[in-house]
Amino acid sequence: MSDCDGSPSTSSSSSRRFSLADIQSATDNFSDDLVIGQGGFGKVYKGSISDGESMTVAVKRLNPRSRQGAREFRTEIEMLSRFRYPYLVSLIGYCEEPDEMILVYEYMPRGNFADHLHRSGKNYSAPLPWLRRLRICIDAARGLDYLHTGTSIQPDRAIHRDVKSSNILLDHNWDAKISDFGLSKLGPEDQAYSHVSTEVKGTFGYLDPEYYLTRRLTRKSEVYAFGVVMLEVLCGRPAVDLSGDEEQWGLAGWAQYCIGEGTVDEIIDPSVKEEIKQDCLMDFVQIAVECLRNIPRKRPTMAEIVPNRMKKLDNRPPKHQTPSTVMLSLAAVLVEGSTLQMS
Ligand SMILES: Nc1ncnc2c1ncn2[C@@H]1O[C@H](COP(=O)(O)OP(=O)(O)OP(=O)(O)O)[C@@H](O)[C@H]1O
Repeated sequence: MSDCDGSPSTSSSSSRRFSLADIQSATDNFSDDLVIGQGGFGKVYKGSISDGESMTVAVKRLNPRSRQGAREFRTEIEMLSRFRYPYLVSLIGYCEEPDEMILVYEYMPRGNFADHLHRSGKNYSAPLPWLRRLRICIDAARGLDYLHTGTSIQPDRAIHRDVKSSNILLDHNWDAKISDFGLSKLGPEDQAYSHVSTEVKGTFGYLDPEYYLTRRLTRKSEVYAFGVVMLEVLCGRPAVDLSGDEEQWGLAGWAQYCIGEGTVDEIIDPSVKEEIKQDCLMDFVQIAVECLRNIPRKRPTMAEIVPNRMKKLDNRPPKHQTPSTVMLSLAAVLVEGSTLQMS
């Protein structure tokens, strides 16, 4: 498990192997009443395991007949056993039997960020205030920075490959963690420019156009996806929305066009518009636009975004000291720029 003040563990033995009977007992034999989510590879259940004391968990049951699902199952175990950090969801264990592939995670009671931004799902109750949105962005940015940069103790680096608001989960205190590492890849070594050539994976609306065209995957593709999440936060709209006018289908293209035309005021989510100070808005939009630049090299790294840029946005100390103390800077920008006072 992650240790907020110590070093993230890299031991794969820290994930427990469960029997199918354990999981059946934890989920009331996969009761439909306990379903809390549905992903591309199966249902997610709320469950309860006991290891001395009882613990609430999320149980993802993958379709065993899917070859892609089997690959994602192994990648998820490998990555989450290696990368343990307060801003990444923790893997508690797994169950592997001839016809079962099941992952057991820490339970994130407020569900995914997308549902709160786009007013859907059981966890949604009211529009999220601006400062809360900013803090969630910063937590997610910290998680990505750790993944991209590693630490002196945990030097491995990785690319998540499916950054999106529905892969940012929220705990009881609204602290955010990145989830869903089934597509992620280790490496490349160099933070900014190295690439791996790969089959294009990810989710429409978040895909870096350059990666889509060239299949050269760098961390800058992830920075692009993070920029799309920032636009979702600002506009309260999904990355792809086919229900409206054609020019608004893709959020990244539409929002950038409006920003370029100087009509950013018209695209802000009305439920937070009054809460955003002008300085904060300018900083936030500037970071998003830089993340979305066409040329990957011109985009900042996550390490540059978090410490230097978002500092003003949130003055909470990080839960873990990352190699880039830079992170602290990103946080300061936001608090100054927000009118909201939150504990
Ligand atoms: N650890 C967790 N705690 C609480 N809810 C979770 C947890 N993991 C997943 N969920 C819920 O289940 C939903 C589905 O998760 P899952 O990772 O399977 O799919 P997804 O990322 O939404 O879809 P896909 O894998 O197809 O991209 C999430 O959006 C979230 O609402």
